Amino acid sequence: MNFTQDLRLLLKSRYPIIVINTREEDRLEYIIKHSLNCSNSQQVYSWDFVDGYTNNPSDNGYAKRNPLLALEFIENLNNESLNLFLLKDFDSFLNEIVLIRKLRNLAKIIKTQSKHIIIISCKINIPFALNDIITVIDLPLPSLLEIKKEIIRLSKALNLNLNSELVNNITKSCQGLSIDRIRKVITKIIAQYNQIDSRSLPIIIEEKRQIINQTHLLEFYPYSKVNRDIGGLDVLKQWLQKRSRSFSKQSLNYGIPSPKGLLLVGIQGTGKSLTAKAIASDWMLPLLRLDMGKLFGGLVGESESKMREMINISEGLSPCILWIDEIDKAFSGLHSQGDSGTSARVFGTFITWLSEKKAPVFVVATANKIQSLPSEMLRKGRFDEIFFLDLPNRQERESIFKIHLSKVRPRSWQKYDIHELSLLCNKFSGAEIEQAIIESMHTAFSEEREFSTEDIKIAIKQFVPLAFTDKEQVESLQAWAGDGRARNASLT
Ligand SMILES: Nc1ncnc2c1ncn2[C@@H]1O[C@H](COP(=O)(O)OP(=O)(O)OP(=O)(O)O)[C@@H](O)[C@H]1O
Repeated sequence: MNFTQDLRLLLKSRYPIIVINTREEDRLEYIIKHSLNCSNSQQVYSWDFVDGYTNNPSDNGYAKRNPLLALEFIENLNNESLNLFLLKDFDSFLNEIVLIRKLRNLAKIIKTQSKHIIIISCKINIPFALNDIITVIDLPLPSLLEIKKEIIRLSKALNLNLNSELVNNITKSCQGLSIDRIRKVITKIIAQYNQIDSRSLPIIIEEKRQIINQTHLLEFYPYSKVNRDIGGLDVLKQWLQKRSRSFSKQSLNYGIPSPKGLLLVGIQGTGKSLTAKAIASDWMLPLLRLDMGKLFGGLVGESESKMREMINISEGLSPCILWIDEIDKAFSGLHSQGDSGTSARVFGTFITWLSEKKAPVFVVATANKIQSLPSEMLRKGRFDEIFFLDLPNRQERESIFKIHLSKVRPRSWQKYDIHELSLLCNKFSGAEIEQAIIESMHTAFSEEREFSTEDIKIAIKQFVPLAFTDKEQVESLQAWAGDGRARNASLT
């Protein structure tokens, strides 16, 4: 069901108070007035804290700076027809006892009348006493069709002649932005170039990157073709290769459901993050990195809004890859957190979204400590597959050496004795192999000469890998995976 269908159903089922989670007040008002066919028989009243009611000359300014009076207006209105009351800024007062009581009383009355209160809010923090009478839904970011209509409307208003290819490209790059932001960025482009052409695309993408990064929750990496070679992990790579076109139109027409995502569990430095970035690059999709720690930081109640915002942005940008780094850190000790159940609720929202999402958002979650992950997350149906990334075997180490040496010495990497080096660094992770190469380069550079196999051998000998310093943790992960709870990412 889409947003308007959802809303219509709630109104038809006589839900008295609905909170709509969005920052786009104007767009929501437009959608409500137009797609709900609000004719004369369906009156939409709009209230905000500063101007009071604004829609009707006879009520203009009524209940200005007085949320209680705004509710009394709803109670006293005698009107047989369907009435919707859009209340802006109202979420800031939801914790006041007088308003909680008034809303509870009013909910009973308006249930039997054709009145509905719609609270527009971008921070969901519903007091416990109102949970049973309030329903929260989200206004998704504009669809491609809505964006395209807006681009065409703007270009007509600005007297610009855009060909259809440019309209499509601009539309695609605006995906994930609100209508308001789209207007702002187009105005900025016009101010700079006096027209819209292919130079506009990087400006839009940069604007999008900044806006998403401002959430302090998500980081946006637009699609770019970067060579991200992964050494070893052949089973995982084959699995991914098979699904590389699963977000294409052809795959959809074939009837294949979009893949949900992967959980990558493994020892530090074994290529989990590298894999997330490589998927985005190979599948030619943008990448969003979610900072789970930030989700739970900040004020009480914020994490719920943030989780909804994260879902809204990633669905608005889809198809995309959502990389959730160190998911174990965010949800560890979930049931013992003394935050009156917020973490558990946010976790519930996340898990439900993961299992039921229809939008093509491919989630790549990474974790180092499987013991701290809630068991609900490991259940079938959450992720398509759980892979375990172990320390690389000898052959894998050889290909990791090859990847990193050919990166720094593209013409002469063959002169290094990769076979011997790979034998020497048993129990090294990919990151540690890379580190040993860098260390040997530093040594040789400081002595003003080229680095050699011998330098790398010395660096390896001096290096104490994590497999020794954190032996217990590494072995317990290996034992967990050995029990068949995850698929090995490497050929054994
Ligand atoms: N299999 C591999 N092939 C090539 N390079 C690798 C591999 N594994 C690790 N590396 C190198 O090590 C770097 C760090 O690895 P990465 O960040 O992907 O590890 P991780 O498993 O995500 O570690 P952490 O759990 O600490 O986040 C990579 O950017 C890459 O340069």
